[in-house]
Amino acid sequence: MKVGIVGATGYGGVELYRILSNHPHVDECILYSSSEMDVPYTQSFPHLNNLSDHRLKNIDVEEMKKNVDVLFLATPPGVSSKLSPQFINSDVKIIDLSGDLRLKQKSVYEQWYKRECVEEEILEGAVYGLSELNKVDIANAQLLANPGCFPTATILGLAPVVKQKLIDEKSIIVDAKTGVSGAGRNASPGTHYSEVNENVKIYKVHEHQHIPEIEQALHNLNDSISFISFNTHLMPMTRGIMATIYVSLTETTTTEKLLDLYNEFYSNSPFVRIRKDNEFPSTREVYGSNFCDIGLKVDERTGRITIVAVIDNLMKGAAGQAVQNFNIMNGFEETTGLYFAPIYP
Ligand SMILES: NC(=O)C1=CN([C@@H]2O[C@H](COP(=O)(O)OP(=O)(O)OC[C@H]3O[C@@H](n4cnc5c(N)ncnc54)[C@H](OP(=O)(O)O)[C@@H]3O)[C@@H](O)[C@H]2O)C=CC1
Ligand SMILES: CC(=O)N[C@@H](CCC(=O)OP(=O)(O)O)C(=O)O
Repeated sequence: MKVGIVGATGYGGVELYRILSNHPHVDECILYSSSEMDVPYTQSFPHLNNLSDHRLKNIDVEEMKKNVDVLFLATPPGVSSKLSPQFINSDVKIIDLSGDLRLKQKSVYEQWYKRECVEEEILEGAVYGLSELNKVDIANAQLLANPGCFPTATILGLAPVVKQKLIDEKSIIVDAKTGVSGAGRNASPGTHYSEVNENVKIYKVHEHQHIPEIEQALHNLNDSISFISFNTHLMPMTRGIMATIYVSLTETTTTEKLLDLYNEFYSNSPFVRIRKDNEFPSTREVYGSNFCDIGLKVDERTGRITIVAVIDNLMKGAAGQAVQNFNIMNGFEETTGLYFAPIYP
C-alpha cells in the first residue's frame, strides 16, 4: 500500500514514519509538509540519516488522490476540518490524529476547541477509532478519527466497569499526567526546558478539550454517564501518560473479581495488558510501545477503586493506535508492524 503522512515534520508524523517505514504491507511512504517543499526529510530529522531518502512534498489534494491509498493527518486542530471533506467519496482512506472529527456534535467541538467545526454530516460519517472498543466500524471506515492520548488511557481504564454498570455514574475522577512531547514539536513558554524540568504543573483546569471526548465515549458504553471530573498535569518527562482514576462501586466486590472482569473484557485485545493483584504499571514500562497497561485495586474502606492506566502518548496515544486502526481498516492482523517491546529502561 502507498501511505501519505501530512504533518510528517511533527512528533506524531515522525512516529508514524518510524512504524510505517518498517510495516510489511507498506510499499511507499509519501511525506507532506505545509511549510517545506522538496527538502530532504533528514533536514528536519538527522536521526533518520541513511534510513530515509525522502523529500518533503507540498500538499496537493489531486496528487494525493492519485498516489495515496491511506492518508494520515498528523496536523494541528483545524487542518483536518479543511482537508478531510475534500476526500469524501474518493478512494483514499483518511486517518486523522487530531481532535477535529472525534466529537459528534458541532457545537460541542466549537465550545471546547474554540474554533469552527466541519459540517455535522462529515462528523456523522467519521468513525471514532478506539481500536479495542469499535473494531467492526473501524474495519469499514473511510474517515477515521483517531482518539486523543488522555481519552485512550482513560476510556480503556474505565470501559469494563462502566459497561458492566458496576460504578456510581457521578463518581468518576481522573487525575492524569503527561510527558511534554504531547504538546508537539514547537516550543512554547509553558513547555521549554526550564519551565518543565524539576516541576509539575496542572493545566487547562476543567477546560481540557479531551473532557467531552471521554464523556462521549463513556456515555456510549453506559448512557447513565454524562460528566466526569478530569485534570491534566505536565511532568518532566518526554513521553508517557498515566491516568489515575477514582470511582465509587455500587456493590461490594474484590480486586480479584475486577481483575478477572478486566482480563475477560480485554481477552481479544493484544495491546491491553492487565497487571496482577497489587502490581501497578509505570509509564517507562510502555515507553515506545503500543501497549496500554492497567492495574487496579479496591479500597474496601471507602468502596472506591483506584485504576491506573498508562500509555506512550505518541504510540498508543497517537501514531501507534493510528497504525493499529490502519491494520484493522485494511484487513491486516491488528498487531502487524506494531508488536514490539517497550524501550527499557
Ligand atoms: N503529540 C502527541 O502526543 C499527540 C498529538 N495528537 C494530535 O496529533 C496532531 C499532531 O500533533 P504533533 O505531531 O504532536 O504536533 P507537531 O506540532 O509536532 O506537528 C504538527 C505538524 O503539522 C504540520 N502543520 C502545521 N500547520 C499545518 C497546516 N496548516 N497544514 C498542514 N500541516 C500543518 C507541521 O508541519 P509542516 O510545517 O511541515 O507542515 C507540523 O510539523 C495534533 O492535532 C495533536 O493534537 C494526538 C494525540 C497525541
Ligand atoms: C502536554 C500537552 O499539552 N498535551 C496536549 C495533548 C492533546 C492533544 O494531543 O491534542 P488533541 O488530542 O486534542 O489533538 C494537551 O493536553 O492538550
